[in-house]
Amino acid sequence: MDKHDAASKLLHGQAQIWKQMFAFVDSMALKCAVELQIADIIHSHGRPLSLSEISSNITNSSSPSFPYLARIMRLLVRNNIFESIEDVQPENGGDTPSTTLYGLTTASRWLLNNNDQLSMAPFILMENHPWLLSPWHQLSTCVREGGIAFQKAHGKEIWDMASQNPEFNKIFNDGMECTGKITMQAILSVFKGTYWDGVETLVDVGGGTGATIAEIVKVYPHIKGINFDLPHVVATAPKYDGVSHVGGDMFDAIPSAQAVFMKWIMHDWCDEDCVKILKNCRRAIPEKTGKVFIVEVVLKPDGDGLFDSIGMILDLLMIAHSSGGKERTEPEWKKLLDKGGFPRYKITEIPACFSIIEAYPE
Ligand SMILES: Nc1ncnc2c1ncn2[C@@H]1O[C@H](CSCC[C@H]([NH3+])C(=O)O)[C@@H](O)[C@H]1O
Repeated sequence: MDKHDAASKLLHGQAQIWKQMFAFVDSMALKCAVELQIADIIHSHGRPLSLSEISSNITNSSSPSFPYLARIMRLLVRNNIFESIEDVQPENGGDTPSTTLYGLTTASRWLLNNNDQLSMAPFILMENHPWLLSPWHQLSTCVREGGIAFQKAHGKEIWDMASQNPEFNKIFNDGMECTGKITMQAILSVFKGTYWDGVETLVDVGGGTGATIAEIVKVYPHIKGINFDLPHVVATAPKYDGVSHVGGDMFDAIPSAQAVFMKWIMHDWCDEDCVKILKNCRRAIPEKTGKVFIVEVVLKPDGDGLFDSIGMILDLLMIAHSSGGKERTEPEWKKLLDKGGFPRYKITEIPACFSIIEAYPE
């Protein structure tokens, strides 16, 4: 490598550090777009809008700051969250400056708050809330002394915070609910038709406020859905046709059903706790014909799939937010399932960040 190449590579390394050091700026700009409901404003007009049109539709502000908005939109366009289109007026003969219009991209479609749309907006607000960001500052302390980042940041674990703080409970459950709906659509696009025929009762363990199981029951109304979660969570759950809410502790017992559904539960817990949950799942389902339907990341540390790098991020998220949880590779899943009483399993990829692991008692 000549001197020039070496200097250029070093400069690239420096640029990489600048980028990663300020990666949170991208998150904050995204959060700002969600809070100002910019995607909703553009969507509701059905066409790209100018900055002044966006600005005049911002709620809870009598005079939004145009220059701030312009600079935030400029970064969001660069990040492909919105697109910008130069609107040249032919009648002006090209003499007057064109107006920049801002339109939605395939990314900002996921920011819409409209109930009919699948949205990631509540999840963005949740993950970027100061309550969920502060444990991230504890990573190096966790390496030095072990322990639980969330506890170090808040003096209590995440589920205790949710049970004691209704605002946190709502932010968390709303965040989970939107990912549940998105994932369910992906699941039902693959597990369809006769797949659910034999399943008459299905319990969603740690089902949050019930939106996920409600989506299955809506499409397959022969299924009696049981949404099972901690009492403070089901206490705030809305009514869904065909779904009953049951409050309890999965470490004590899980309501009986023909099959168990679990999304984003096992990654919250260490292997020992997961084995306890799996053993309770076995007790809840028929001994031979039962099944557990696990929706989780199957970690591929060197994978180049669309969501493989997100899996690595979620693994660190579990250090920040959970009480000993982690994402797992297929060999780790196999070992865990075996210990929990599920010697046979099948992994299916779906168009989502997660895979489906069907676990069988025999
Ligand atoms: N001991 C427990 N028993 C039952 N549910 C629990 C327990 N501890 C945590 N949870 C719930 O586990 C869920 C993890 S978050 C995942 C929620 C949902 N399955 C989804 O993917 O959208 C939360 O709703 C917690 O309240």
